[in-house]
Amino acid sequence: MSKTKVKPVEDVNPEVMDEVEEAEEVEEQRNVGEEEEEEEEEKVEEDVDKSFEELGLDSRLIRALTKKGIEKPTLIQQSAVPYILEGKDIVARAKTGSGKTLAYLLPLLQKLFSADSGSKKKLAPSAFILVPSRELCQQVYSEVSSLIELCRVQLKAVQLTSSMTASDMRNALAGLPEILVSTPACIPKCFAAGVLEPTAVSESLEILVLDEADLLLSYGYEDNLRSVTSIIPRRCQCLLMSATTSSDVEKLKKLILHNPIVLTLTEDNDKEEPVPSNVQQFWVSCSAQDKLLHILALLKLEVVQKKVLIFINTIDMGFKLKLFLEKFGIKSAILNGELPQNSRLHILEQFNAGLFDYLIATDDNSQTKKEKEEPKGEDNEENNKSKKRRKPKLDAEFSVVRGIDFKKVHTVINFDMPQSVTGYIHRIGRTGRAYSSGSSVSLVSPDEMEGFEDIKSFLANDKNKDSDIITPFPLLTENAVECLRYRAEDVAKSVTKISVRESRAQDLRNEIINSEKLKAHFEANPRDLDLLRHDKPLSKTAPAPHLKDIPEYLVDLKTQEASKAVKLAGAAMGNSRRSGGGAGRNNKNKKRSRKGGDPLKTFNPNGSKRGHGGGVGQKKDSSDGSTKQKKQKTV
Ligand SMILES: Nc1ncnc2c1ncn2[C@@H]1O[C@H](COP(=O)(O)OP(=O)(O)OP(=O)(O)O)[C@@H](O)[C@H]1O
Repeated sequence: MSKTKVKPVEDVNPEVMDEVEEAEEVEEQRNVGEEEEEEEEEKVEEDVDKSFEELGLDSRLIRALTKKGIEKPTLIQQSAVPYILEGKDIVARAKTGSGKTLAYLLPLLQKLFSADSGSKKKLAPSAFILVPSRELCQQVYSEVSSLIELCRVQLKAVQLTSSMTASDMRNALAGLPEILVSTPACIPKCFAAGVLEPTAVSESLEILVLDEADLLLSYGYEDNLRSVTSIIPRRCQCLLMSATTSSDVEKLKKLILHNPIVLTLTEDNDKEEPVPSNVQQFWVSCSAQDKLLHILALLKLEVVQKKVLIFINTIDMGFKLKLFLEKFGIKSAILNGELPQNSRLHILEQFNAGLFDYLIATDDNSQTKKEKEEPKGEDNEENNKSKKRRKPKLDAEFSVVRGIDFKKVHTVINFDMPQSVTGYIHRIGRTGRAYSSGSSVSLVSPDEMEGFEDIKSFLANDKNKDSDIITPFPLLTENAVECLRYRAEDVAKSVTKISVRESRAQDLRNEIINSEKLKAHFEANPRDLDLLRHDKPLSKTAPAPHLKDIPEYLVDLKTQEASKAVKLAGAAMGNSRRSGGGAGRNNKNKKRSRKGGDPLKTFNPNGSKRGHGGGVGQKKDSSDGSTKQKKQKTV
């Protein structure tokens, strides 16, 4: 058992030093008698099966959840909500997509509902929710706001981001909101600008949430967090939510928490699987040059379910891929840290709303920085000239993989392999969220094999030591891929570095214009957002008609069969917009598809029409660890 200590304040912004010194007295009071504090560690068991009512939640919240179509708490919610309602400090470690946001938001709101409204008016928010990226800030803010609206309570939430001016921040805080959602960098900025008073925060703050805690320090927020923690009163309840365990989480735990209860979500008693078991993981071995060919085969032959999120490691690669796919009539949009914030949020909204099926994304700026180190190519001189012209400013608070809740992503494709195991886990976590299922396909070149082996051995556990968790993708035959080779290589040659660079610059210009010109208009007319499409073609020339459709004679029978099965399953699950069918029809079909419609589970690569138990994914269904999966599928 470890002891909880509060670390001394070190690098605090000098402009707020006076206030911080005052507040240090509060901090000292916080430390009194804490030497002997111990944390409790608790594993979240699978067999807990409580309803939201049984967790002690307010009926207004339960009604709001029902309106959102959420009927049953996830495991982490079942476990965390009662402790948070009791007022305990919590460290909640649960895999990505397990519903951690509601696990803290529901009790947090309930506590604010019942806070004594007769007490003197607070000069600072009662709850701070600190998150590592702007996208996440927006997401959490939307979730809180929609819950407040659905519950019809008199609470106000605001979000602050570092790009806001002092007067924007002042305006946002003017209505004395109870809840503040922001990145940690905003708080010292508010102190320095006199928008928030540290003493008022010390007096008012009741709950502090650090979401995606494992990222907060690695994103460089340590100093910001120290200046916040120095003024947190002892009575303030602190909640630390994280998908992975890391030394950073431990550091934050020691810096901020008091006598915490550590909740660890595992699927059975002794193992911790970081990737949800409802995500089937596949890989395809191919050379780096053949990646375009393979992704074309996956998407064009429709052997993966939509919607698809495709990860690449550099922004240029994203544009190359978009231009390449475009030539085959496959529309996609690009998301990266170079785009203005409004555009990024809008792209996410449109993808979540199902306006397009393919989104190409870089995960965060640590990956895209690599671009600077890329070897110089043919048009080297041109390259250097244009670098002077175009210095894309990457947003330090951009992150796609971490915490962002992509809706109904069925497949994640790693076009480029991530640089770390954690990167892999978080990318894969964009599918299979809460009670849904999904799959991932990683394209692995010989250069990436070592990293891939590291990922596999990390994911392997005692039970799966001898069997691979990431298995070869079964629905794509070599023949099917080879049939597309000639076309793919021909088109790939036409996507030159110059065309990539021009498209990237053009896209950025367009998005900046969209973002600035339309900001005010969209605030007044939110519905018009739908008119601004992000999946428009980049290329000036229209795709050649013969590349749009792959003639049937080119595709072997097995792949045709796999493709049909994937499409049928997609339509039955309501994944395909083209399948038409109203909600009623989709609902009827849902049950059927759950039983055996997933072709990745039933398709037999050896040729028989239906695999009876021998298909990929079957093992997972029948293993001991599947109790949760079965339970989830019946919800
Ligand atoms: N009890 C529930 N039943 C069904 N869906 C839920 C439930 N709780 C949350 N969800 C949905 O599951 C999705 C994932 O939730 P959330 O974003 O909170 O996951 P997370 O654990 O925070 O993941 P990450 O670590 O990636 O941030 C969201 O779309 C959310 O609305």
